[in-house]
Amino acid sequence: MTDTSDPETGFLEALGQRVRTMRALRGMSRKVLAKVSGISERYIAQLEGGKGNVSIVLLRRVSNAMGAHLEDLIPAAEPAPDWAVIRDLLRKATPAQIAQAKDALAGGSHSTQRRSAFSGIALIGLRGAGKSTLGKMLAKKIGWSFVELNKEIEAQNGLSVAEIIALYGQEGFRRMEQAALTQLLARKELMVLATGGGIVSEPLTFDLILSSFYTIWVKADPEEHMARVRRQGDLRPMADDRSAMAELRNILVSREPLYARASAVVDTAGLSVDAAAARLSDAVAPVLRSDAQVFGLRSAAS
Ligand SMILES: Nc1ncnc2c1ncn2[C@@H]1O[C@H](COP(=O)(O)OP(=O)(O)OP(=O)(O)O)[C@@H](O)[C@H]1O
Ligand SMILES: O=C(O)C1=C[C@@H](O)[C@@H](O)[C@H](O)C1
Ligand SMILES: [Mg+2]
Repeated sequence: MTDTSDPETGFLEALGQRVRTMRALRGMSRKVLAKVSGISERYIAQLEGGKGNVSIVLLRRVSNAMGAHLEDLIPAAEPAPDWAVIRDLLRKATPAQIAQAKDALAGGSHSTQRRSAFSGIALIGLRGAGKSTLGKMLAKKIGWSFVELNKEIEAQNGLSVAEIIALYGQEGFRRMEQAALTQLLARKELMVLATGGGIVSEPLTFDLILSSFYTIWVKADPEEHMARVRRQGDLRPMADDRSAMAELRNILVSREPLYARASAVVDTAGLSVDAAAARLSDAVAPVLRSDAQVFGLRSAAS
């Protein structure tokens, strides 16, 4: 017997078990799987026995040969029994069907909140975009309260963002971020909300933002983001090293498709603070004039 108390050994054994089960489900012999995947029968036996630390490329060949989804071979916490059916239905669903499914899955209170609670204007974007600077100015102008989500998180937990991340990691911080947002929404008052740059990395939290606020992506050029953040003396998450600019570009490129889900974009590149504030006012004018629902609160699926 191997030592399954070692998590890595246990993982490889569970992976092997999944391959064996999947193969059995498809009625494929090891010989046939070896032939179709182009991987030796001996290696497949090792993999199924939990002995082979298979490369991701080989595992993909195994899953392709069985016509299975690669992710179904990766051991994970037991999903809901109907998970595979739900996932396959979702893959084929229209955006309207996905929206309905999300409402149903989110359950009563969230479902009601999604439809009814318009909470104001949320600003998203990378560090140094101007979310705090411009958000404060906008809130003053339109007479709504200005809320910094990171400050709410700090107040609710009695720790700074840096301390939370050091103590509980990104995952802990994101959990607290979602809890702080949920509490804010429960206040049921209109606000201008400045979010943290990384909020887009947590799908449920970001979806809550998109469905509760008229969301605006405040953006600038990478060089300008860097210059503004440096001027503030805050280099996180743009560490002060030679690769800092490349890191920043990479963060921006990976987040852009998510930031772009906002209802509107305000590009502040090359503008003074006052000119950018005026542009933001223009961008929110439709919301102030009319019922925000008309302008379509977004959702991560739309
Ligand atoms: N056109 C502009 N629009 C907004 N801010 C500008 C502009 N030009 C220069 N700035 C300066 O850039 C900085 C923007 O920082 P701010 O803290 O508002 O960004 P942020 O998006 O809230 O960042 P963070 O994610 O770190 O909280 C401020 O110091 C502001 O004065
Ligand atoms: O842009 C980011 O990745 C982050 C920005 C901060 O506001 C925090 O949300 C956190 O430190 C991560
Ligand atoms: Mg800020």
